[in-house]
Amino acid sequence: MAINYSFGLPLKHNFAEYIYYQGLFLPHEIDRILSFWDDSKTIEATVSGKGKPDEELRKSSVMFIDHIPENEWIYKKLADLAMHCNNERYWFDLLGFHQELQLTRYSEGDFFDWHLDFGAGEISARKLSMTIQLSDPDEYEGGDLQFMINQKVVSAPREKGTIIIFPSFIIHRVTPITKGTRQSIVGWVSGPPYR
Ligand SMILES: O=C(O)CCC(=O)C(=O)O
Ligand SMILES: [Fe+2]
Repeated sequence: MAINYSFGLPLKHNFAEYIYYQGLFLPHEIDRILSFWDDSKTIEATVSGKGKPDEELRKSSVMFIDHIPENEWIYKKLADLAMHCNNERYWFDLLGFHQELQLTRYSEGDFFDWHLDFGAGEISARKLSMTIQLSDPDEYEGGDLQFMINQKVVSAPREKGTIIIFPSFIIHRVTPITKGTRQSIVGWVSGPPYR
C-alpha cells in the first residue's frame, strides 16, 4: 500500500540497476576505437582517490580517449545515450563527463573486484556509469561485468558493441580473465550532489 503525501513530484517506477543498449556503435566504429590502443599511453589502472595501483582490488591497463575534435563523435553518441537513458529512468541532475573516457584492457589474470564508481572525493560527482563491450565474447573467457542485486550476482551482456549503463552507486565487478583479452570503454557522467 502506498501512503502518499504530495511533495509536488510525481512518483515514477522506472529504476533499473542496469540497462543495456545494442547497435549504437557499428562494428567498424568499434574497430576504429580499438585501433586507438597505444601501449605507450597506457597506465596501470589505479582506483580513484588512491593514486597508486591496488592489485588486490584491480588489475588492468587503461588509457584515456583524448577529448579532441576527431573523437567528438564517440563522446557525443555516449552523451546522447546517457541523456536519453536518464530521461527515461533516473532523472538525475547531470552536467557531463568530468573525466575523459577510459579505454580499458584486461589481459589474462586481470580483474576489477567488487566496487562502486561513486565515493568520497572527486568521484562523488559521478552519477551514471557506462561500459561499452569492445571485444567479441569468444575472444576471452571470464571477464564478466557483474552486478550484485540483493544477494544475486547478475552478468551483463557480453556482445561486442553493447552499452551498459548503471547508476554509479550500484556495486559491480569484472571477474578475472582466464583466457584471452577483453577491452571496454568506461565513462562516468557527473552532476551536482544528490538532493
Ligand atoms: O570494464 C568494465 O566493464 C567495467 C570496469 C569498471 O567497473 C570501472 O572501470 O569502474
Ligand atoms: Fe566500476
